[in-house]
Amino acid sequence: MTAPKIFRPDLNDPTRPKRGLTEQDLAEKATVYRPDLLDGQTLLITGGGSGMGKAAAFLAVRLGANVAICGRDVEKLERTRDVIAKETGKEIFIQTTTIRDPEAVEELIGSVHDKFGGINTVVNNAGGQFPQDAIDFTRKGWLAVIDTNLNGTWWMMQEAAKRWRTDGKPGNIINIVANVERGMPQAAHTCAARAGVIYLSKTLATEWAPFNIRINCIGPGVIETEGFAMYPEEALARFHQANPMKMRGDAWDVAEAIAYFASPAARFINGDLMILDGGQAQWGVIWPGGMPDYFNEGGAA
Ligand SMILES: CCCCCCCCCCC/C=C/C(=O)SCCNC(=O)CCNC(=O)[C@H](O)C(C)(C)COP(=O)(O)OP(=O)(O)OC[C@H]1O[C@@H](n2cnc3c(N)ncnc32)[C@H](O)[C@@H]1OP(=O)(O)O
Ligand SMILES: NC(=O)C1=CN([C@@H]2O[C@H](COP(=O)(O)OP(=O)(O)OC[C@H]3O[C@@H](n4cnc5c(N)ncnc54)[C@H](OP(=O)(O)O)[C@@H]3O)[C@@H](O)[C@H]2O)C=CC1
Repeated sequence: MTAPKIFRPDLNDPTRPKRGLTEQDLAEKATVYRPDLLDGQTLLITGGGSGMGKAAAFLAVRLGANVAICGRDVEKLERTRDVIAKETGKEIFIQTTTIRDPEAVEELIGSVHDKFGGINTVVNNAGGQFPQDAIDFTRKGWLAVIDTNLNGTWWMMQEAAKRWRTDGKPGNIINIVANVERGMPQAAHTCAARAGVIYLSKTLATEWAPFNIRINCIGPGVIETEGFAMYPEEALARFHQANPMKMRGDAWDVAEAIAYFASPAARFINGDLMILDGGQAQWGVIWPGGMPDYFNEGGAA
């Protein structure tokens, strides 16, 4: 019997390089937007304690928004709140929440609503997965990835929409998915979940239009963040080769796309998917668990 290939990283391993933008970058990086673009808007960003969510929170605050973030790890949330306060003088709202628990999600939407008097945009960014050949997924592993990325996003969408319907207020949902147009070997669980979110979003863009709720998705390709710690170094060394531009994006690329979708400039965009991947949808493939011989040039046909 072949043993399943597993990479279970120690996320606190001090020998691995730190990845992603620094907090100084997030405080200082230039933005194309005017400083009051999101004045008076409230954004709730899931997974805002790291990576793209943290960058989006920073940028939204810098553009004048009220921001709330959630995640499972309170230390990450507190650190983000404190550094944003230090760099911008503005206090964001944090609440420890797993998006996998619908009751916790209901509480979160209620608290953010009470804190800021409403929510304009929900950014469903929380998510993740582990690299593995699908044939070796455990049942628990499959369920964990589907529950986080599909169910968790759905609970957020439904609770926010119910609140907007009750209040008679417009709503805006931005779902961070992934570039799954050609599938993604060794990431079948997340592909299934993200494809589910994309078509959920397209469907509800019509169904919820009478409530004045818009829904769009952003599909990032390889974006260098703290989340890279989930992958082995030998795979990371090849990640940038998986698109025609042969580069990695950064969290600011995604944060600026989120700011665009949160702004009035996107008022007529609904049910769309923005792919932000340097062309990976056209060319390039990542094998985060190692490429099987079959796909090597000269491998078995
Ligand atoms: C998947 C490969 C992607 C391809 C790489 C291409 C890169 C470019 C394209 C970009 C794709 C996306 C990249 C990113 O998303 S980077 C950001 C990554 N960040 C995260 O993933 C953070 C959040 N992730 C998690 O919290 C977890 O991964 C998870 C989603 C699984 C939820 O975790 P939870 O805490 O609920 O679950 P557990 O850790 O307790 O695990 C539950 C069971 O899941 C199985 N499991 C978990 N980890 C692994 C592993 N490394 N390998 C194999 N199986 C795993 C296992 O059955 C767990 O149960 P047990 O603990 O009882 O064994
Ligand atoms: N980086 C990349 O190349 C790509 C990333 N993505 C997706 O983009 C999103 C952001 O990723 P990125 O910034 O790179 O990685 P990170 O790992 O930094 O961000 C993921 C965030 O999700 C939060 N999270 C995970 N599970 C839950 C949960 N059950 N409830 C609440 N929060 C949760 C984590 O917070 P905490 O630990 O506190 O729970 C963390 O802050 C993810 O959905 C990711 O899968 C998609 C394509 C490419």
